[in-house]
Amino acid sequence: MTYLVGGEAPSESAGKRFRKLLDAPGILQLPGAHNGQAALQAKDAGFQALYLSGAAMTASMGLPDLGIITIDQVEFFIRQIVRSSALPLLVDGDTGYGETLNVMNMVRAFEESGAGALHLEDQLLPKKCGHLNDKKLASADEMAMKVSAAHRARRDLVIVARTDAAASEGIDGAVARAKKYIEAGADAIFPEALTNAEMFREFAKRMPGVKLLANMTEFGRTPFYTAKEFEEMGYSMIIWPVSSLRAANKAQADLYATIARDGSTEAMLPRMQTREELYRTLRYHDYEALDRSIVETVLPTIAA
Ligand SMILES: C[C@](O)(C(=O)O)[C@H](CC(=O)O)C(=O)O
Repeated sequence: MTYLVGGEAPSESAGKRFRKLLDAPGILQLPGAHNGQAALQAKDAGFQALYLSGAAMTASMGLPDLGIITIDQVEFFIRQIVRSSALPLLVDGDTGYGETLNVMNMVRAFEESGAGALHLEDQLLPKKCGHLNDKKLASADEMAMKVSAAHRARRDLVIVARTDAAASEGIDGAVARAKKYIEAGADAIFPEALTNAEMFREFAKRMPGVKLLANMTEFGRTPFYTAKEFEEMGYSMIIWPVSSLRAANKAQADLYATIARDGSTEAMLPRMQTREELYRTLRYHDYEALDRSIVETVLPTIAA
């Protein structure tokens, strides 16, 4: 299948498809896909939905995750992932790129680009990775207004409200904010940077009936828990936001070091995706077959 045949694209909106997966039994597993190639590889591994991380997008552009990219740049990532994989995608909306109207503009832009869900956080700019120190928070009311704006702007997009409050306001503060964000129209809550299983359980216990997202980012404050363990703790979604980029970047650094050392890439061959694997992942032959089929339709062979 290729994205070039419009009739083969899913007819149901990405938002509706994302919501169905979220409502299905079991935890929805959302590995980060930082570009179209990663999306295809995740799809081939069997995942039904994906996550687009702000940290991974910016890092792939050689930039820090401080909220300095633009909506247009994010749309470029959303489109390539949706086109290549056709999977419902949860997109990192950071702080919403401004205030109420900017949030609404972002929601429209992301939904029109093919996103199925987004998350919006209660930090102030310059925002930071949720697992770092000294985050500056917006007031709960300011954030609730953004959530309400996102809710008003969306057609089917699923709205996840993230709170970064646990570090500075404790679980009580994070729960109070989360309840306010749900009242304002959020479909789900992302409690960021909880540091142990007790906190995850406590948060879930105090938010009964609310869909919750767990962030299993590496090198952060959350210890490793599996998807199953988060499900048992009461979570409905899990993201591994930056993992694909971290793995790819490490391999890339090794490649450059190898070339600098050997003047050759040969030692890296066992760790490279082969041409055959690349073309298979890209569905290269489907594009060729499509091209041939058009030629055959328009230029039928004329009997001599
Ligand atoms: C989820 C996150 O916002 C992201 O951009 O993917 C980051 C991930 C990270 O920096 O590890 C986060 O703030 O947790």
